[in-house]
Amino acid sequence: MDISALYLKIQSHLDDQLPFVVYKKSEEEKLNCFLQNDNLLYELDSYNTSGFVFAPFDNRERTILIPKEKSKFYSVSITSNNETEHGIHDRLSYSVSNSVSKENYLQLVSNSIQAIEDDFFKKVVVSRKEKVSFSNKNPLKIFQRLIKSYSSAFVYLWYHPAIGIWLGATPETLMTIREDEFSTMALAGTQPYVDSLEVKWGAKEIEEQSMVTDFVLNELSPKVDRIERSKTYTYRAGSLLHLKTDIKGVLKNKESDINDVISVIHPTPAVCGLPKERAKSFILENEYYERKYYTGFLGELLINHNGSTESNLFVNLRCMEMDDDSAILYVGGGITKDSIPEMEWEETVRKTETMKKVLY
Ligand SMILES: C=C(O[C@@H]1C=C(C(=O)O)C=C[C@H]1O)C(=O)O
Repeated sequence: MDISALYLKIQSHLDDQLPFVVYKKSEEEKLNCFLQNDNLLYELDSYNTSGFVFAPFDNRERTILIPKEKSKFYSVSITSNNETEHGIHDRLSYSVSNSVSKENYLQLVSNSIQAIEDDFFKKVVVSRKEKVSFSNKNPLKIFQRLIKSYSSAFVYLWYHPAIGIWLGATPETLMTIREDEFSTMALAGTQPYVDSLEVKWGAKEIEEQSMVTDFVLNELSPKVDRIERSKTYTYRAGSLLHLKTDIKGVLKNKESDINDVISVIHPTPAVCGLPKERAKSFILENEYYERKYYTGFLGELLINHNGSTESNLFVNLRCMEMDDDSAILYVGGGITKDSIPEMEWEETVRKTETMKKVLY
């Protein structure tokens, strides 16, 4: 099947209101797609199932699975010839309204800094949503634009009639497991990309990222042997730069439930805070909205690729929820004792650009 035929299949699945996910991993020149055969909502009850998982930030909410055995799976290479167009030039008129006002966000950041000064936690990641109204948009066209714009991201379009449409281009891997090989990353700290990766990082960013690295190494050590970490380096995600450390090792117990590993690292201090439970309860009580699937995770669970079983899970960042006439963009940032509220606001504004760029 070529890519145009796959897009037609996906479009008719969407028209028929049947669940699906289509996605591209950063290192691959192909699209993978699960088209679910029925319109039921399957909740994940065990990580020993195969399929595509879609998990919320708050693990008391339901985690959705598109089960492999209830769907057709396609993997189609993207060739430069037929990757193009699909009416990509229709311009969308749109308007933005701040669903969480700037004033509220500044207050939330100030309250977070105060809680750090009161020793309630060391770091917390707070966030907000922003609604963008428009007319005439097609989720598949937005997906195609995302693929073209963010070649180094995990780009996806996910749909379930009972939940809605989500799209994203995330720079962050939650974890990859191939047989017993395990890898993850610690990603935090943000500054705009201007024209170079040779940038200076402030003490605030260095500290907030190293908290993530230390947490991941610490939490994983009972479960993973031969842990190795890379040097911390500057990583580009679209028009933003982050600090990143790669971490890998070998699972001590190959048969252990992936859930074991997920429960210790999700949500990481890159999207929640430290200590985890305190930061999480602060977020749930103090943010002015519900994160839903933003800062949750998504991806392939126990899928056979070329003879080996893999799970490839990503943190749901730089994402949006979309309906007929609007999109809701979700953005946040890490707060430490050195945060400056106005700059934290600016950082979220820059992060909204990842999605706004493809809505123009
Ligand atoms: C929370 C987000 O991003 C996270 C927070 C970052 C930061 O605080 O600098 C950087 C990358 C991500 O780990 C987001 O994009 O919404």
